Amino acid sequence: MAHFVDRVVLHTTGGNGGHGCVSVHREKFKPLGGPDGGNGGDGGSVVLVVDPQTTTLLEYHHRPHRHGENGGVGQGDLRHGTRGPVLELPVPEGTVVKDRDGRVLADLVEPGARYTVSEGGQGGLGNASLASKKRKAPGFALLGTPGEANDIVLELKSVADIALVGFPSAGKSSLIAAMSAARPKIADYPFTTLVPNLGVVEAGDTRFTVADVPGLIPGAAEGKGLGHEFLRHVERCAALVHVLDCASLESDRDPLGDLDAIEAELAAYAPDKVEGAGGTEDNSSNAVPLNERPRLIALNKTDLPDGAAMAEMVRADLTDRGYRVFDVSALNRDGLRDLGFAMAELVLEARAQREIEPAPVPVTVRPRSVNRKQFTVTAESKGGEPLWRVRGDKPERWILQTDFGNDEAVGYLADRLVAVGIEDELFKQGAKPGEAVVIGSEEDGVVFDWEPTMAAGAEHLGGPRGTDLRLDDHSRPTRAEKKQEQADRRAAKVATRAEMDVEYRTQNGVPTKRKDDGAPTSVTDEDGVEIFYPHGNPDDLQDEGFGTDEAEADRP
Ligand SMILES: Nc1nc2c(ncn2[C@@H]2O[C@H](COP(=O)(O)OP(=O)(O)OP(=O)(O)O)[C@@H](O)[C@H]2O)c(=O)[nH]1
Ligand SMILES: [Mg+2]
Repeated sequence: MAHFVDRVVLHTTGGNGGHGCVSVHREKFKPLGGPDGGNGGDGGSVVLVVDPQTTTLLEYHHRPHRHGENGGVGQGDLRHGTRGPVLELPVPEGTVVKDRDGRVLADLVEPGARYTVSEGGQGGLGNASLASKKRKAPGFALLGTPGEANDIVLELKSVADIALVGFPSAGKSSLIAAMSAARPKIADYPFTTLVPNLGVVEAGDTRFTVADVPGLIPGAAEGKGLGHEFLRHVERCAALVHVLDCASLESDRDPLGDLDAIEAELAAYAPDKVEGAGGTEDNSSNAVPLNERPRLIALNKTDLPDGAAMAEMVRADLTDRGYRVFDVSALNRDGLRDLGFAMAELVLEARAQREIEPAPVPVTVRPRSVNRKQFTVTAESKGGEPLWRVRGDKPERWILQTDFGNDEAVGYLADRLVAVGIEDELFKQGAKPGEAVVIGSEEDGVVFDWEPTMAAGAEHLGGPRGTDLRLDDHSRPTRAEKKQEQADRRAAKVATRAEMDVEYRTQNGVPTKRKDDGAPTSVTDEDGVEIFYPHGNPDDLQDEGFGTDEAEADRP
């Protein structure tokens, strides 16, 4: 059985970018031939393309997960990874792309119109591309970033000039079958039509398309019956034709009541609002509410005696309400010619109107705004501790590109963060070294203990990266100053040695007087400092056994 699917949820992921490569050129007699690691290839994006050959979204109903191809990894000898090919998904004309919250992202009408759903990841640079004057042989490469993952909703909204609306079994399908080459299913039970049918009608020189949608019942706008799903197929039409059943078998129905009920449904139906695309109007669904569009009335089944009588009864009423009314019989093909010309008039009017009004600016099909600031820094707190959150496309991508197992790569990341001004901003907002800085969102942010020394912070602490303020001090001491300094050092040394000596002797019970005479001794140390021992040379004491293990053991 043929299916018609006009709403699917599609999960798409762009291909991952390939990793860059770290490699050093090797050649005989050239021990360090320079970096030659190639770049990773970009991942393939997933793109929707309007294809006139495609009529339903069935394929995506069966296979709702689509992935772009990954980029190839870079290799040595400057071999770059292959770029993942773009995955093109054909969709029917009139496909509306929404996000999970129902916001319209794109409205694809023109054959060939394209919409990028998921961008592929960026390939990482290899170490050859990362080499610079300062960093001649980088020992790291950038990682490829993962492809973008999105959940989107695709909805099909038929593109037709005129829609036929009415209760089930009013004869809408019969009418389109009689007026065009369309051959929809027709039967005398409600909800025969489950999918919108499109037909091309010719009246004089005018050709236009007519949509036959499934029958509406009261409550359709809130989803009763099949109506809710199908009212969106009416949305793009310039004009409507109410098909009223004049020979309904249900006793509680009459054409006037039916008309009121359908009008109420049209009024209750709220079309999509376009957001996220820079506030542009939905570029092809008509901005006029359904119940304010030009409408005609076709009183159907007038071939039956009951039908003719009923048409006679209500015609004046309807004309008074301002409608143009046509008695028709879809079965006998009566009155179809007049109805066809009246429809053509409305279509021509609508087309002329469209020419006067400037064509709506085509929606630029990028969901994200482009002029987002490069990054934002916000102060938060976590468990009482201050926490600084950095958000931004670039810094967040840089995190993904960094191999945290490689110190050089982490250093490169720090350089990039400084270059874009993140450290400055942190200082400006009052962040202190050692506080937590998170780059990214709650779920997948990366936390750092902030060490600004290697960064802009050094400006505040000790000069920018690559300089040392100590080297900038050019004053040199004079000869006299040097002498004084030397003398001070000597005096300090003598004092400490003497102090240590006394301390040693007191603590270790060494006699303060030697057996012989304890004559003061002095030694000259390597600095040329004369050290004075009031109780004799400690080296001699060692010779006599003081301070040795045996001597210690003998002592009481
Ligand atoms: N006598 C007579 N019967 C008609 C006429 N038009 C339609 N019918 C019959 O009415 C029944 C319903 O016709 P459909 O064309 O399927 O009605 P529909 O409005 O498309 O109904 P749904 O698809 O359920 O919304 C069929 O049995 C038709 O043969 C008509 O002009 N005269
Ligand atoms: Mg039908």
